[in-house]
Amino acid sequence: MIVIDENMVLKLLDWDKTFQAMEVAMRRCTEKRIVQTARSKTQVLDKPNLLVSMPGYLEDSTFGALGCKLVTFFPTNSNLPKPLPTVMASILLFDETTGLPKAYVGGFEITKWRTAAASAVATQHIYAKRSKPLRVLAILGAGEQGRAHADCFKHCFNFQEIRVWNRTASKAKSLVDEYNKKYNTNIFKHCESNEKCVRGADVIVAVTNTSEPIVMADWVKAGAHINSVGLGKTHHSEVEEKLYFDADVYIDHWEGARAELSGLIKAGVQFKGEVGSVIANEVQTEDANRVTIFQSLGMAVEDCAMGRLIYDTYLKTHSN
Ligand SMILES: NC(=O)C1=CN([C@@H]2O[C@H](COP(=O)(O)OP(=O)(O)OC[C@H]3O[C@@H](n4cnc5c(N)ncnc54)[C@H](O)[C@@H]3O)[C@@H](O)[C@H]2O)C=CC1
Ligand SMILES: O=C(O)C1=NCCCC1
Repeated sequence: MIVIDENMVLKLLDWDKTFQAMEVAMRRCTEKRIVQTARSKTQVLDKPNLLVSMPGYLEDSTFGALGCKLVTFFPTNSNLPKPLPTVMASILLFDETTGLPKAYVGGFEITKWRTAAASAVATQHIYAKRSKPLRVLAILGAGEQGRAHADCFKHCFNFQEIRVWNRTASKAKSLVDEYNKKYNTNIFKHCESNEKCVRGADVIVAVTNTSEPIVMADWVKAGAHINSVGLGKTHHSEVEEKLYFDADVYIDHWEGARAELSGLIKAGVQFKGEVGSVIANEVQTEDANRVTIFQSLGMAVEDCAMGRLIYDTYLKTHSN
């Protein structure tokens, strides 16, 4: 079995290929050329900490794979004397014919990159391809996902302003200073409040562990697009519930949504469709003033696609 550790994975990752892998995973999901059920969660008793198991099979000549991601979500890690990441992951790939284990692939960087790229794919197909404005991006949350989304959206789009807000202001300020230097620009701006960050933004990314809404309906401008990624008490805690009734809500996959967005479903929110059906041009938001929301849960087949991408790239670059 080949072992591809986090350092190697990071060297092999590439935004364009990650974007492509997410497009394929989402489209194949809608075409039913995948197998994946709602993931299973094992909670550490009396703690919010979870071990999540995500097995999947993706049929595709370029990105297809049989694999399983095991991912921990430990929000208490940020309070450790030496803080550790909240989300850590490992991916195992198996031979489709024999079932033999093929590779262990570090899943920490992959989870960051593929989640940000899934938001970018959703933004492209639900929003940008309708020639909507891409002037101001608002990022709420300056953790690992906030950073990955800042890199990915800088790479994939041409925003004139990228606003960043975080509950602890110093974290957002550090991101802004670091990224303005990294990209030799001044488009990254720190926002003192989530309200200031959201008001007037064309595209909003929410990547926090909050259990209380941080994106209020009245702040969101008509026609804006929201990618809600974070997991708090529920997977739909970041956006004020009433906005779900006045927006077109897209999901990554129905099985996951039925299990993890049951609160929204019970409240009567109807989903417009999977992002894959938008990529296939089967579903679209027609009204330019309607807010759109991508409710990102994360899919096992996204990790299969990434595992295959990294595995193939590793073999090409390490042929000896
Ligand atoms: N949808 C998907 O596919 C995925 C979702 N996630 C979720 O994305 C979220 C962010 O993940 P990471 O960036 O890795 O975590 P992180 O711990 O690095 O960052 C979380 C950020 O949320 C902020 N935050 C925490 N509690 C808050 C509150 N009550 N109000 C406002 N802000 C608060 C923190 O200040 C921190 O900057 C997590 O909830 C994680 O589970 C992670 C991976 C995949
Ligand atoms: O899809 C993932 O990977 C995750 N989703 C939400 C919680 C942490 C990991």
